[in-house]
Amino acid sequence: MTAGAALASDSEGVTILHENGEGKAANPGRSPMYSMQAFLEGKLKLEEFARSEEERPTVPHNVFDETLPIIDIGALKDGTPEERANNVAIMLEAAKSWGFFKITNHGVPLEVVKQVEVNGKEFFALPMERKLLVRAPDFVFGYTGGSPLTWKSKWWLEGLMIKVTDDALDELVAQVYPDEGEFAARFKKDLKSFFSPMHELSRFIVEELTQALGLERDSFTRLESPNSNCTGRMNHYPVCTDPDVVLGIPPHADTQMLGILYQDDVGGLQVLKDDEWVGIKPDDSTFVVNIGDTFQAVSNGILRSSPHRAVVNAKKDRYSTIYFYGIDNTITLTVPTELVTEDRPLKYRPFTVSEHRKYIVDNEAPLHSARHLLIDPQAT
Ligand SMILES: O=C(O)CCC(=O)C(=O)O
Ligand SMILES: [Fe+2]
Repeated sequence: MTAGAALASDSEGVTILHENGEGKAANPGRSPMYSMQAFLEGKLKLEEFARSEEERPTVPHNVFDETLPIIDIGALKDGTPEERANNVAIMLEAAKSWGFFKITNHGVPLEVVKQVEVNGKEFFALPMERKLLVRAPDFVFGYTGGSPLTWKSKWWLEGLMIKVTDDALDELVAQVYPDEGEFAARFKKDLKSFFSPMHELSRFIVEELTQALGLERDSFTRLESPNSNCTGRMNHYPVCTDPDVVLGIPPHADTQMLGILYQDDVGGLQVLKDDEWVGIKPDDSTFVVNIGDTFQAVSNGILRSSPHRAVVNAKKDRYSTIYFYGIDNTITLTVPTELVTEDRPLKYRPFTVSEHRKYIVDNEAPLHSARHLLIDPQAT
């Protein structure tokens, strides 16, 4: 165990490594230490990030497969009936087979997401003690300098997860930038300009897919509430002198309904498709959309929440910016009866998003994270 640290349990019962109140964390004593933080502070060596032979990246960051379907959101909104039908069909098929697709003509100006990325770079460039002021106590919201140090898996990234409410954003910015200067104001304003259209876009895509499944458009979006963990996430993958043995973020699936991701031009996002790792090419005219575990489960497994990962490289830091769309955390979600047929019996049990999130954290973000929600976890 690392010097100056002790094991403790946080309020959700997740066992994580806590520092002994050192630093000026907002939550000293409750805040875990994270892998990249420990590396940057000289408390963890690069060798300790090394994956086993089977887990090492087989595809480098700059090798891509360009067959991921691209959906024209403009045509979905304003196209002819044929264009609409065509795009809906491609999107539904992609959501079933890949769990991923790209979207173009999505209406969110590139400058909006680029500005969030620029601000994120400034945040990640702050001295560690400043970032630790908003350290995530439970791996949900705040600065996560990697994976919790108690986890076997050491992630080569640092992330900032921001709850999408004005209050949460105000509080986070006030903690990191107490002087309330020009940068703090811009940081908040730019995030708000990003959150609002990304939220609308996520809702629109969820509703189109829901309707394509044969349900009322708002069957799931009406379950949004102040308890929905809609989250903005920024990831920073520092260059690594040994990119062939570490992973930025290991194979995992996302918790919520849907994610919309923008990656810079470096490359590194890879999706597991038909048991092969496939690199997704960066491209400023599109965003990458992926189905999360919640959508997979409430669609009775018709939509796919695909494992994905991020690999790193030795030349250039990489940044990604994501909007995760979630529905209420605490209500019990069940599969709509319309999606249960003789050919497709009920596969998923009732669950809550917060129960699922806790499972993921307690189990160190396992690869098949939605499996515990199956009625018969042995069935695949
Ligand atoms: O950075 C990326 O491309 C992927 C990040 C990711 O999968 C996540 O943050 O959940
Ligand atoms: Fe992810």
